[in-house]
Amino acid sequence: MRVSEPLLGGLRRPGDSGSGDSSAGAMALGFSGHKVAKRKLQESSEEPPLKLNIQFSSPERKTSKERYGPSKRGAVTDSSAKPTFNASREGRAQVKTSSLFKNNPEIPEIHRSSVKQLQEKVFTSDSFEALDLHPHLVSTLSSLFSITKMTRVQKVTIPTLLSGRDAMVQSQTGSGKTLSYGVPLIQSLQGLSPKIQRSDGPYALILVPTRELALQSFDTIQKLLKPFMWIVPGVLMGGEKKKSEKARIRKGINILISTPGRLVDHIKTTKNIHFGRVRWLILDEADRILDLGFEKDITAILNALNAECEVRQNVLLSATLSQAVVRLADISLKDPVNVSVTEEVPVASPREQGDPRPTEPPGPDSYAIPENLQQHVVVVPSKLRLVLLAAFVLDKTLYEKKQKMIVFFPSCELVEFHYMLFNNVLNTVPEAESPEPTPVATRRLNLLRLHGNMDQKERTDVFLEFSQCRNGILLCTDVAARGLDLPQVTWIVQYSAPTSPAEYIHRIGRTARIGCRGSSLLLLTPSETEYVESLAAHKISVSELKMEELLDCLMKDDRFRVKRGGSKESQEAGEQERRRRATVLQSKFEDYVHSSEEALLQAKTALQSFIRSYATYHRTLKHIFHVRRLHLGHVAKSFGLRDAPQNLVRPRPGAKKRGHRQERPDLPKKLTNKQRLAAIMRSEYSSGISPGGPKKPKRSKKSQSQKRT
Ligand SMILES: Nc1ncnc2c1ncn2[C@@H]1O[C@H](COP(=O)(O)OP(=O)(O)OP(=O)(O)O)[C@@H](O)[C@H]1O
Repeated sequence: MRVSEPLLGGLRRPGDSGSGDSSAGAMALGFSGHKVAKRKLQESSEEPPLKLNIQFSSPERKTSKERYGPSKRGAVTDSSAKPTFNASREGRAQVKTSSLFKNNPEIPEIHRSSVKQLQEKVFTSDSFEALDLHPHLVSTLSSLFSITKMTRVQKVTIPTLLSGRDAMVQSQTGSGKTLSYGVPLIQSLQGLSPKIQRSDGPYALILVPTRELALQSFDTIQKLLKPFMWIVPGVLMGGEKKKSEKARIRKGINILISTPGRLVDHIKTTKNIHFGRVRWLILDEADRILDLGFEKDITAILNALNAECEVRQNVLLSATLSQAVVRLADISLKDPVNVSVTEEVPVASPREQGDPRPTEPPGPDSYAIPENLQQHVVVVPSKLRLVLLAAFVLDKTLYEKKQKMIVFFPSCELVEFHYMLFNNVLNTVPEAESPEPTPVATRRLNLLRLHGNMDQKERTDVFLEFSQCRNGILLCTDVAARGLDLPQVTWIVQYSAPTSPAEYIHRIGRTARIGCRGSSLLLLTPSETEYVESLAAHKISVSELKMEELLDCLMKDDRFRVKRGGSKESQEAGEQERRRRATVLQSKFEDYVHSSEEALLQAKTALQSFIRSYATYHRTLKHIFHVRRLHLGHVAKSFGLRDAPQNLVRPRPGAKKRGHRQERPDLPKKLTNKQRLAAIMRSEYSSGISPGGPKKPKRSKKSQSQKRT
């Protein structure tokens, strides 16, 4: 349902859509056939956008009074906008916030040409018994995993690996790649003669990008090894005391699962780690491991392996594996078999069935998407982003039942901020005077968070809790984007666009796994809608949901009803009521953010971090995501701030254009752009220790909080 114009009558012309020429950008990327038509919401006097060329000064230790002037809780501080409700004039509504629905940019209408998504058939009717595996291995699959039939990728990969070949395996998220390498690995190791001894050390190395994935892979391998107790698996992942890891290495680990950084650290500092018997090197999420962030670690690991073992089988797996990445990493594969089940079954997505146009062959960066995954996008002006996100979280996880959601944010600071805010504002019990609180309002959101700045114990606890819970919302960074098999996740929400289509695929791939159903929602601002075309170029098709419809759910919750001074008034039109409730919710957020120095600082830190993250988009996406396009005042609103903070310094007159880099106290000063990006990505997947070198003194909490994840 499209929303009629009058509903949007309060919206004004854009203040933040920037001046970039989107069609020029589209041509530069080679897009064709996609049009973005502008739907003008309403003409109005235009608030000039703040031109940003931001330099960051470190947060000043000022009181909120100094920073924002005397605090008037609930006062309207956006001078360009009048309050939506005027208590004194109308004598009723008490909405304490600046105008949420005014001065917003026009929302473009997205027209897309047909995109034929690639899909794979996941299941086969072939059973594992057909593979001549050890009968105990087959019975373990059935008893511990409840699995008897192979998936397509398993059917092709397992015999390939059993024949001793190297392989590059690409298949969609949640299609069973772990067992594709796990089963042949265990089958081959259990059959070795003489029998493997624990003291022999590693026969196989499995490298994964994150600690949680290391734990998960370890769990799978350990289960597979149940009938073969003489083979010992072990996980090295940082966060744990290195001393105890060294002790385990000394005793012997036959299948070693590790994050690259942690393994490099042991290679450099642990005497007893030897690779003379290694026969398998498995890189799960290989494209992630082989790209920029881990380049140095992988080189160190390959050097150590090559120095001690001559013959080994190499296996690379990912849902987004590309030859280019492998070539870039210069990993030596011996005549590898390319396992890809994707292009075999190109089918139209249901909404495009019947389109007479011919299907283009899949490009090198086109990836299959699970058949039962419904992808959505919503275009929301910056000012409304926070309210919309909150409304959506409430709708799916509080007002509906049996929903489990993951929300991806671009940095740890954003995760922390939203975790704090949602817990304190959305999990409040309705006030006593509320007339008969609705049942939904008395329930609580089960909020969890996961990012790279948390200590390992907490990370593991959260990972396990979210794996096991039936309802919950995980707020996280991309630390949870790769490989994690979290059961029954029904919704994936992306607060902002990921930096690459591959990361988009992995994020949404946390739902609709192994034949299950799931949905995803990507939030874009009006100036970012061209990103939909960028996804389409990779054969990713998203359908649009309307912001107004998503905000409708606020009607279900009386906590956001506007107070009417005791007497009941007749219901205003639904659209007005919806906007009032959204404003009440925003007002609650703003009140909370401005209620303490700590909350205010956290909001400001998150805003700063968001703008930094905006600067990390690849140059091919810079025409869509450029800090100059951000309207700082509007973005500040989505952090519950009534004004743009003062310490986001505008460029000094005459300052060199190219020198305006954000301060990253956690990164060395002298870095090239490439090294800088690599360092930021590294911190995302940090193994918890500084790579290779001796232990550095702990950084202060302040500088740690600047880390991306
Ligand atoms: N043959 C099978 N039949 C049914 N379920 C299976 C089968 N093989 C694996 N699974 C289950 O499917 C789920 C997803 O498997 P897995 O995590 O290996 O997917 P993946 O392809 O590695 O995904 P990603 O690309 O996201 O890492 C797991 O819960 C696993 O136990």
